[in-house]
Amino acid sequence: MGEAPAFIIDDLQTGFLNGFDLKSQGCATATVIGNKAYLIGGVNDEPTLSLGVHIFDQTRGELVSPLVLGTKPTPCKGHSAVLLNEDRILMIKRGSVPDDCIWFLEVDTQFVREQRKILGTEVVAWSKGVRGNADKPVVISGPSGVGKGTLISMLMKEFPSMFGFSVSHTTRAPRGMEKDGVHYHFTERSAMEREIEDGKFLEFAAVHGNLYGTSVEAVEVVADAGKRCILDIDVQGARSVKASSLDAMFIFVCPPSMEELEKRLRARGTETEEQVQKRLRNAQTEIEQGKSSGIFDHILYNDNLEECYESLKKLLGLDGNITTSPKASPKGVEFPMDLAISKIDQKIIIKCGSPDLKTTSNFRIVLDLSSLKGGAPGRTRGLDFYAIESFSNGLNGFNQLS
Ligand SMILES: Nc1ncnc2c1ncn2[C@@H]1O[C@H](COP(=O)(O)OP(=O)(O)OP(=O)(O)O)[C@@H](O)[C@H]1O
Ligand SMILES: Nc1nc2c(ncn2[C@@H]2O[C@H](COP(=O)(O)O)[C@@H](O)[C@H]2O)c(=O)[nH]1
Repeated sequence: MGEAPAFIIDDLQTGFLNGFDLKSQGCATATVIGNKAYLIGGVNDEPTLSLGVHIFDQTRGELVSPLVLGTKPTPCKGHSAVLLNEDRILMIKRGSVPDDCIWFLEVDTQFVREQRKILGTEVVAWSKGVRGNADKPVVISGPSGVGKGTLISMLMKEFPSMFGFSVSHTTRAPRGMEKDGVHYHFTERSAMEREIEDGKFLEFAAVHGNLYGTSVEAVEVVADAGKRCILDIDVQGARSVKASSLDAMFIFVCPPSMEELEKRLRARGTETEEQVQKRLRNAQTEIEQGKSSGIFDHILYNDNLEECYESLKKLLGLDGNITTSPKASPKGVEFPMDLAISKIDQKIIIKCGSPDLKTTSNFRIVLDLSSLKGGAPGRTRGLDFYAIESFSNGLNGFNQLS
């Protein structure tokens, strides 16, 4: 907590418009919700182009630095901001490529409210807007040794451009062939506990005597690559994800029998006898919960591996003719520098002129927010933008930016 810099007081006294630049700071904006002004951009000694967040409490006259969750946007040449639905601020980075121009600062979404309660402090969260209708993440759970990893490997091998694996953190020791950063982020318990306290994890759980968790970043990395995220997590983790704002599909994998599960675990040969016994004991409870908790949308029986894999593909809509279309990443088109934004229902109209977009005058970009999904932690998906070539010709001639 601290005193508000003089320029903010000055702006408040002279009255600033929501989402508009603070008059005395070219690169900072203020968006007012109730009695709080959310300041994005350089305040105090911060570099003016950084996108730090501060909250100015108008009734108390105090400036608060909230805990900022999610991956922070990189500095930019300037930005514009507009309030959406009282719970998030849409921020558009100027001079950025389309893949990095739309961000949401969540200030009162369900996720932020929960984190505020858990962490006992003022919280905001960044979530990057991802274009197109990337399918929702897939959570795969099931007892140890049932074949989750095997099925996921098959999927990633057959559809490498479609799926990305959420690399979990764990405090267990690596197995022979496991690589840090690929199979898991292997970590010390104290370091992981600290990061959990800092709100870096979407979910975490103690599983078979070790700590496992999915960091927000692990899910974001996959979304940023334009891929569908796969999470291999236990039932406790699935329950936490279900309760979070991550809109996911939940699949539980069952063994044909406990005898077969034991056979597979032993044949894998990666655990000591004591660990095998522990995992088998836990499997009983996990299977009961998997079948009856209501968490899972689908249950798959992994008896014959090929058959189970075909069923998994069917659930994921991959049984027909698949056209894998990796997301086109527009090159050379920068989001323009001269932005003015307005909001009409779920459409944001961005007035701009960019030499890269051929028509330099009367140019508008429409940002359609009607099919937004997800949000912090993770990414906000379902963004669509269109260029309106010429306003004078009426609102025809929509071109999807590519
Ligand atoms: N349908 C199947 N029939 C026979 N063996 C299988 C089948 N599916 C997987 N396996 C084998 O069972 C063993 C365990 O599989 P896997 O490691 O994929 O399990 P998992 O569910 O990922 O386990 P964990 O949760 O411990 O990571 C592996 O040796 C794998 O080759
Ligand atoms: N709740 C979470 N569970 C996880 C995560 N990553 C893996 N797991 C589960 O742990 C067990 C054991 O895995 P192993 O690699 O030691 O055999 C298995 O059921 C996984 O699904 C996580 O991030 N969160």
